[in-house]
Amino acid sequence: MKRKTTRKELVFNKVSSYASLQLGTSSDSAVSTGVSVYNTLRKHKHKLHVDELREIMAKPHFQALLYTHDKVACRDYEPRMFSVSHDVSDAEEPVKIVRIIKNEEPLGATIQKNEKKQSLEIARILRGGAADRSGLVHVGDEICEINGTNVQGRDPKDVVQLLAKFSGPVTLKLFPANNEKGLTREGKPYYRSTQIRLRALFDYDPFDDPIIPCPEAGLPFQKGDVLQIVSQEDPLWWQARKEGDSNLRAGLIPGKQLQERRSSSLVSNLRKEILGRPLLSDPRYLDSSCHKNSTGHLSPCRISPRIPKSKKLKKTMYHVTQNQVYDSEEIITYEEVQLYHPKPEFPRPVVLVGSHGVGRNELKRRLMASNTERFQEVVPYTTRLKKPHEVDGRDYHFVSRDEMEKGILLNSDCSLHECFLRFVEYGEYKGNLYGSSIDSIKCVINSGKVCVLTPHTQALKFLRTADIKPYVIFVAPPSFEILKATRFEKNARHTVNDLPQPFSDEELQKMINTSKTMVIRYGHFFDKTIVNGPIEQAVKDLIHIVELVGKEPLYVPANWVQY
Ligand SMILES: Nc1ncnc2c1ncn2[C@@H]1O[C@H](COP(=O)(O)OP(=O)(O)OP(=O)(O)O)[C@@H](O)[C@H]1O
Repeated sequence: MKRKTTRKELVFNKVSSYASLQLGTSSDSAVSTGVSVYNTLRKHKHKLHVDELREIMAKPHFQALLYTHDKVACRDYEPRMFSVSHDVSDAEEPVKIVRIIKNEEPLGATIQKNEKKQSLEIARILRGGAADRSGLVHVGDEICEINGTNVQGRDPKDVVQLLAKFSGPVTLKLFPANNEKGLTREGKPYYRSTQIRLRALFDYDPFDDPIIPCPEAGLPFQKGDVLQIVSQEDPLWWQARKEGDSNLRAGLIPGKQLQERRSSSLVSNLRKEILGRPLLSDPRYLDSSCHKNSTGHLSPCRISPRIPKSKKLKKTMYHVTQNQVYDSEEIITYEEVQLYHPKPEFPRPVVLVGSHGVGRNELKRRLMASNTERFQEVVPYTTRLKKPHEVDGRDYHFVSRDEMEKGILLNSDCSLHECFLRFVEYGEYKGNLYGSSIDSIKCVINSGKVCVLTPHTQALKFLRTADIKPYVIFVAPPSFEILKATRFEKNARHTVNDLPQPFSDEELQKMINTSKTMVIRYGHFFDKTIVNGPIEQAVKDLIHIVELVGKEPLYVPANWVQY
C-alpha cells in the first residue's frame, strides 16, 4: 500500500523543486519603483491599508532591502565612490566620505556658515532623517563636496538647493568635526531624547518664520497638535515630531524661551492696543463676547459687571471688562501633556462654549435627552426667593445675598481652596444673583454622572483644574448661508427685551465674528470643535465625541495626571 505523504515532505519537495532554478532579479530599479509607489500612496490618505503600506515603506529596513536588491541586481558588490584625490599628504586634514541614501526627502540636517573659517558646517542633525539614520554625519562636520561638486565657500542656501536636486545615493566629502563621537564640548550627547509631549498653543508655519535657520527643516503645526519633543539640546530650536505622524524625521520648532520672548512682545503690543482703546465701560466697546448680550439684558449664569457694588468687591473680582487686559497678558507657547485614562467612576465634565445664540444650550438639552441617566446639569445658586413648586437643592440652592457675595469675594482668593462657595461664574438678573459653584460640579462628578456645562468662555480659567478635568468643546457657527438656512428652518429664537425674536442677518454675522475672536483669544483651551450647522448632525458629532472622552485615553495637562 502506498504511504501517505506527510505535510513536511510536501514542503520539502516544493522547496527542492526551486533549488535547481536559477533565481534572478527582474529589475535593478526597486528603489525608484518604491519611491514612485510611495508617492502614489501619499495621494490616498486616510485609507487604513494604504496608511499601513506607506508606514512599512517608510521604514529604513524596508528601504535598505530595496536598495540591497538593486545592488545585487547590478552585481555592485564593491564599495564605489566618487573619485577622491589620492595624492593627499599625511599633514593634511583627515576626510571622511559618507554615502547616504536619500529618497525625495531632505538630508535631515541644517547647514551653517562658520564665518571665522569661512566654511560650511553641519549645524544640527534632525532625528530620524537621512543623515541621522546613517549615523555617520555629526554636528560640526565641515562639508567640502557633494556628489563630486565642491561646495566650499558657498552660501548655505545654495547648498540646500543643490542637495534637494539629488535623490537616491548622495556622497558627502566631509572634514570631520574634532569630536567624532558626537559629544558636545561638555561631553554630553548632542541629542537628548525626551519623553516630553507638549500641546502647541499657537499655530506655526516655518515658512512664515523669519528667524528659523532653515524653513525646510521646520515642523509646521497647529494649535492643539501634540508634539513629541525629541531634542532640546539647542534651547532656541527644539526638535519634535507630531504625535501620530508616520514621518520618523523630526523637525525644528521654536523652543519655549524663544517663543515666550516673541509672544511677550506681541502681548505688550496687544496691551498697548487695548489700553489705547476707548474706556472699556464705553457702550460702543461692548460686544457680545463681553458681559452684555445683544438683547441688552443679562441672562442668568453670565458674569455681570453689575455685581461689584462695593469698591472692594469690584477690585477683587475676575471681571470681564478688566480681563481683556488680563487675558492678553498670558504668554501662550506650549503646555506639557500626558495621556489620561478615563475613570468611569469620575467622568470628565463636558463643557460647551461658544458665542451667544450659537446653540450651546440646544446641544446640551439634546445631549442630556439622549441619556437622562448618564448626563446631569449642575444645580445653580440663587439669591431669589423660592417659588412654591421649587425644591431647594434640586431646582436651585437658595442662599442669601450676603452669603453669595461673600463666596464671590473669596473666590478670587486662590489660597482659599476649600471655600464652600467658589463660583465658576455668576451674574445678576432682575436684581437677583445666580451662579454655579465648583462644589456643585464636583458633586455631579462624584455621583458618576457626566456633568454638562455651558459657561462663559472666561470661566474656563477656573474650570481647567486637576480635580475637574473638563473636556472643552467649542461650538462654532457654520458659514453664514448655512447658519441662516438652518436657523430659519427650525424657527430659531433668541430673547430681546424678554420677547423671543428671530435672528437678524446682522446678529448672525456678529455670531460668526465673535466666534473668530474667541478662537484667537481662547482657542488654546479647546479640546474639540463642533460646527453647529444642521442640528441632527451636530448632536450626532457631540454624542460621538462624548463617547470617546469616556473611553479613550486622551492628552490632558501633565499636572492633571500627576495630581
Ligand atoms: N443647529 C441648529 N439649527 C437650528 N436652530 C438651532 C440650532 N442650534 C440652536 N438653534 C436654535 O437657536 C436658538 C439659540 O440657541 P441656544 O439658546 O441653544 O443658544 P446659546 O448658545 O445657548 O445662546 P446663549 O448663550 O445666548 O444662551 C434656539 O432657538 C435654538 O433652538
